[in-house]
Amino acid sequence: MGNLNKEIRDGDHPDITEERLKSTFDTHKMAAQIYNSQRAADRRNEITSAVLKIPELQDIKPLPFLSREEKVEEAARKIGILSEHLYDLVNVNDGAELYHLNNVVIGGEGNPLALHGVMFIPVLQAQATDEQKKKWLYRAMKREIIGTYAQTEMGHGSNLRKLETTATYDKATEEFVLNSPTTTSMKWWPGNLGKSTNYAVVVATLIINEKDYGPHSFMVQLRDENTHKPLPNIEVGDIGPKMAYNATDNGFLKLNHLRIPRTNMLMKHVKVEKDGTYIKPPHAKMSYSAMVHVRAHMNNTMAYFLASSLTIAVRYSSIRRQGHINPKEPEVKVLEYQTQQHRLFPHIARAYAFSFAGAETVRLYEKVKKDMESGETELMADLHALTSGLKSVVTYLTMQGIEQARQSCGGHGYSMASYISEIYGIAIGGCTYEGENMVMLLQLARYLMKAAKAVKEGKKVEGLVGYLSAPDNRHSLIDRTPEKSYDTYLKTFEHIARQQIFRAFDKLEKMLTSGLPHSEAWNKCSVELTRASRLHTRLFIAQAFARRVHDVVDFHIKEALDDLLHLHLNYELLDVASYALEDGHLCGEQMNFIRSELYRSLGKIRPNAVSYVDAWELSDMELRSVLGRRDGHVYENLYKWAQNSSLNRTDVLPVFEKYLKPLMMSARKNSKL
Ligand SMILES: CCCCCCCCCC/C=C\CCCC(=O)SCCNC(=O)CCNC(=O)[C@H](O)C(C)(C)COP(=O)(O)OP(=O)(O)OC[C@H]1O[C@@H](n2cnc3c(N)ncnc32)[C@H](O)[C@@H]1OP(=O)(O)O
Ligand SMILES: Cc1cc2nc3c(=O)[nH]c(=O)nc-3n(C[C@H](O)[C@H](O)[C@H](O)COP(=O)(O)OP(=O)(O)OC[C@H]3O[C@@H](n4cnc5c(N)ncnc54)[C@H](O)[C@@H]3O)c2cc1C
Repeated sequence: MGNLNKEIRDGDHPDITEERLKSTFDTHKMAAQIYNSQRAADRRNEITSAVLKIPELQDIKPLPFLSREEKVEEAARKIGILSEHLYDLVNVNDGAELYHLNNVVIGGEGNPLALHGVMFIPVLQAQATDEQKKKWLYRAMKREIIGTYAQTEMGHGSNLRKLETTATYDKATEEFVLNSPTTTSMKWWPGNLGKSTNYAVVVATLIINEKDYGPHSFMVQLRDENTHKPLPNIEVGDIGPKMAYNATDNGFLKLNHLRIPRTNMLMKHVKVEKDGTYIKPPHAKMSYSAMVHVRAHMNNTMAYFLASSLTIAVRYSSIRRQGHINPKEPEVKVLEYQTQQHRLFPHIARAYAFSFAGAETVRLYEKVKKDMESGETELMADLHALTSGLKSVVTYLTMQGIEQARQSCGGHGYSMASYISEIYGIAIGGCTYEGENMVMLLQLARYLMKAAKAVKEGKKVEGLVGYLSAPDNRHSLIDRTPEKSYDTYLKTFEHIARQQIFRAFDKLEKMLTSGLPHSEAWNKCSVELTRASRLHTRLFIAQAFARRVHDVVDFHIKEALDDLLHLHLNYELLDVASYALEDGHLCGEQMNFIRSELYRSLGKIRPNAVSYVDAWELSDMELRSVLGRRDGHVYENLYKWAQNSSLNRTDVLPVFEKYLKPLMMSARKNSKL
């Protein structure tokens, strides 16, 4: 049968092997839960093994030692080699396999095809007519052309209806004239726009006969397909270094009265006829599909970033010994400290929770995508609400978790050798891209306020907001019933979300009744509204976690997930408990119970801590972290890693002769005077 933890190897650091031997579950079976099937988990490992056999696909040196230009070049080099091996390595129609291949070979800092795969192809799939697909999509899929999604401008990202780039229809020539009239109208941020791509789907405000029809998508060729030089009337370039994600050339684009054929507007759902007649789409927001696509997948990418930093932190905490719990005994692994456990374990639970919530979201997304192909749009509002809330809450909590992981590694966490700072920099971009978090929470709030209104009017609401119509207990039953089901916790989360949604609703209604215009009242209630959205979303995450645990069949996996869920529910409830204390739903005695359950959970998780992170099956190649090495041999490799520093190439740097020596000489001369 072998070891339950599949990462055990001879020669590993004994402290980490000791942890792995304690595992109560099979880590590879757990991987099947995380990646949604045993087959998917197997494929990940097969892909990693195959990649390890191709020497040209290995990093030329640790990425933190590369300059920005080298990072861009290195990612492009690997993309080139990957193209040769792609069909042998992965099923190119499987997004998860492609994503994994990217993470192993290139990592999260980006590559020239990042936006091509994540947005350019999806937007063509969803919004191009069959004829347009023949012209661009199939070429894009074969990588004959490389594209991006150019929407955000220097002056506007959140408010799409105020994009300044115009696409004015010229009936006489049957062309659109694309123009960036101001500095602020320049496209600013699109990934890979700067240097890599030769095509873009540009989102511009459609004008026909001087009437504004709002944002629409247009295919624009940016560069010559052979020379890669920008085409006439196009200025394009890189926006400069960012906090992280620097292998990606986020770019700017200025269009100077550029003419494109009428047929370059993506017209699957919406049309502009030759004579300028506008035929509207079945749903006004169908053109937002590429954003919804990314938002729907972001839970899983965030879960992955969070799990990566926790894998690093937990493994390191199992070999790092410092201080004593019992002064008579040797120094302990820092993982023994309750503070360290409290700092890390709840985030492990969140990574699992985000992955399970992510799987449900992707399922809904796939359904809506299929519906949209036939013009069916009924579930679009539900999906938009769900993805808006999740995108905001999950990115924010991921940011918190990664930072805790970094701090938990002490000084070495701050070194790029941990790689956590890079993961952090990449992940927090998610709080901003695909809709700034507050803006998206307020989108969900619109949906919640509609549901609250319906309930107040005596109507029954269903689906994601069904709990607003369901009976509520005045007092939480946590610690009040003999039965220890998660339902009592979930009911308490429901109560908290419901109370906050109606609190925000009542406040809004009061202001509206007092005569305040809707937009002003909305702004004055917006902090309460975002709170409602967060609580609703955190309820969904907890429910998704509970649903998954409920469905698991394997006893040991179920038991291990059950422990994590228990920790999650108690930790999350403590985090939002003030809402339930305010109206007496929870009392002080119950708070004590929840706290003691939390501490009990930490103890229960402790023996499996390394196995919970190992179950993500993140190879050394993809983690790129000295602290997170699978074998636990951190210290000697930290020293080796530092040898890569270019500052170590010579014992004496030129700055000594140039600046430091004169400084010290002059100081010595002065002290002699
Ligand atoms: C395999 C895949 C792996 C994926 C991996 C991910 C890794 C990512 C790596 C790549 C890195 C970065 C990529 C980043 C790319 C970008 O950032 S692209 C740019 C993204 N930009 C945004 O997200 C802009 C945010 N703003 C908006 O989306 C809209 O402006 C906003 C929705 C905020 C408002 O739109 P309006 O048109 O102004 O609409 P409103 O008046 O507010 O609302 C009117 C009604 O419309 C409903 N609505 C809005 N959007 C949708 C939608 N998408 N679907 C359905 N319904 C929608 C809204 O709820 C309102 O309904 P109501 O009137 O209340 O009933
Ligand atoms: C790493 C990265 C990659 C990106 N990639 C792309 C890409 O490939 N393609 C692309 O088109 N774009 C891309 N973007 C741009 C990104 O989508 C936008 O930056 C994002 O949508 C936020 O818009 P903004 O910059 O206009 O923020 P702003 O709206 O200016 O936000 C500033 C502040 O104003 C607040 N605010 C704004 N509006 C409201 C409101 N209505 N109510 C309350 N508060 C409000 C926000 O909450 C925030 O606090 C990328 C950005 C990053 C960071």
